[in-house]
Amino acid sequence: MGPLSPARTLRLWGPRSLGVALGVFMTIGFALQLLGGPFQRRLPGPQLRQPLAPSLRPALPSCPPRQRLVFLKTHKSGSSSVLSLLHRYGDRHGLRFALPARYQFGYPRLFQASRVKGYRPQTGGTQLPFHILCHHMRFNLKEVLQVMPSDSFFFSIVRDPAALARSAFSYYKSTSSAFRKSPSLAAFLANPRAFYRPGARGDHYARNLLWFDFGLPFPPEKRAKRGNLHPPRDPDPLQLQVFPSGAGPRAQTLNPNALIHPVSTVADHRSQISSPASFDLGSSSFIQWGLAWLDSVFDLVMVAEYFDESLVLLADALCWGLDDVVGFMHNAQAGRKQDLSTFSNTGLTAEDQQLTARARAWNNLDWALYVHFNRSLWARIEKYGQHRLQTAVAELRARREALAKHCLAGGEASDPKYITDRRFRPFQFGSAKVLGYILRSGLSPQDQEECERLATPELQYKDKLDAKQFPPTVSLPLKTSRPLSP
Ligand SMILES: Nc1ncnc2c1ncn2[C@@H]1O[C@H](COP(=O)(O)OS(=O)(=O)O)[C@@H](OP(=O)(O)O)[C@H]1O
Repeated sequence: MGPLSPARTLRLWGPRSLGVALGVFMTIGFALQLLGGPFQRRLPGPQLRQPLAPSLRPALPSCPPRQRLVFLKTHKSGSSSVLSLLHRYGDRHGLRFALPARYQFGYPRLFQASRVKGYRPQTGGTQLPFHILCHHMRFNLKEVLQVMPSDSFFFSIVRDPAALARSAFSYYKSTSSAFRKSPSLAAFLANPRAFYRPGARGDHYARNLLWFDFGLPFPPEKRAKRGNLHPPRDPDPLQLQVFPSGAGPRAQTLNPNALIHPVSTVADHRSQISSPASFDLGSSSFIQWGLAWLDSVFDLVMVAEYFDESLVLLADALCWGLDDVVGFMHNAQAGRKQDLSTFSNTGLTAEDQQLTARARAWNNLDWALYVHFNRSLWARIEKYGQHRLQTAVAELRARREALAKHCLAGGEASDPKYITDRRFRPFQFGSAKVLGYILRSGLSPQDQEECERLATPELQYKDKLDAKQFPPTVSLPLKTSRPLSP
């Protein structure tokens, strides 16, 4: 990932693939994204790696911190925890956010620049620039580039589709018609087509939600025999384990070919994609194309299962201090397995293993995305240095623990029923409680301020930033009876 290198440009836009791919994708709407204007990414300045800050004091940067950021906030993937650090960073540094009028940019419709509060396209360059665009949207590059400069740092986050499905099912149980009709996630995944109708209300939450959020197109589904429309191949659970954080590079242990068919020869490729009707949700060329396109746009894609490793890489890429990326987990649902063993098959019941395999197979585009970005993450970690990364991750966790002990009553997240201060009570939605934080009493005013920032949920923080950027205008009464004195 990273700026468009000549090699990448060639790979993406080489005459052969350009001709074939454009022809096909224009027919299915991908061109909407691709024709979004020249996406000229400037090479960032030299990124000297700086040692990460060992304390709350900000590190002295040896490179200029990057402050033009586009974060694609994908759903149910740990994105609120990332949003929290962006809110805090932007707030502390007085940066301008491109904010939605409410909390999302017209989701699930594709992002439109006109949805950004205060966006004025025709002001002859007098409009103050935005620094951070980070609230929920369905990604739409063309329109994003109306708001943010093309050399902004583009990043996002993905999560294992099995964990994401568990989270989405309980959160969107009443929002997605497919989920609503289904008694349980296991029942849904046992026969998803009994419940799922593409295009039905909220059903984008029920299948390939990451792919949807990235704004990638869905090919028309091939009509197939009743009951089982081109089912994605069931992944071999032994090959598709994702190991918990800290266990070393994992990309090699994943076998994407279990779902992404091996890249075909050029001749195969051409014959395969020459007709849109030949696309299906498991088509290798279709998936590869989408992934290559994402690689050309996004500088970093974090992985929820390796959240802390991702944070260290983020801090490094942005030339931020470690303390800029330390924060608490937000939007966690109570009573659900939060431990990372969920992502490995070890310790899972046979039933859980089956559910995991089915969820990954049903969400095959997301699984392909996940495998791809998991692999990129670990390639990046290799470059960064395993040992160096482990040291930084340990430092980050120690800082988080110290902050939790210092800021939080009980040193951890709380059931929302005990959170009486509305500023800290997270929005409750779905069938499980969403956990939040209660601040310890007796904090010094300075610590109180920092701890409040850490504990504030995303909606309240967005409101706070909104009020700061758009202070209510005080209308002074017009005193027309008295002449204005010079
Ligand atoms: N740091 C970190 N690492 C791993 N997982 C994390 C992290 N932070 C949040 N989470 C889990 O992400 C789920 C919430 O995701 P989002 O914040 O993206 O949800 S939302 O779309 O904004 O509603 C939610 O998952 P569930 O608890 O399974 O529902 C959170 O627990």
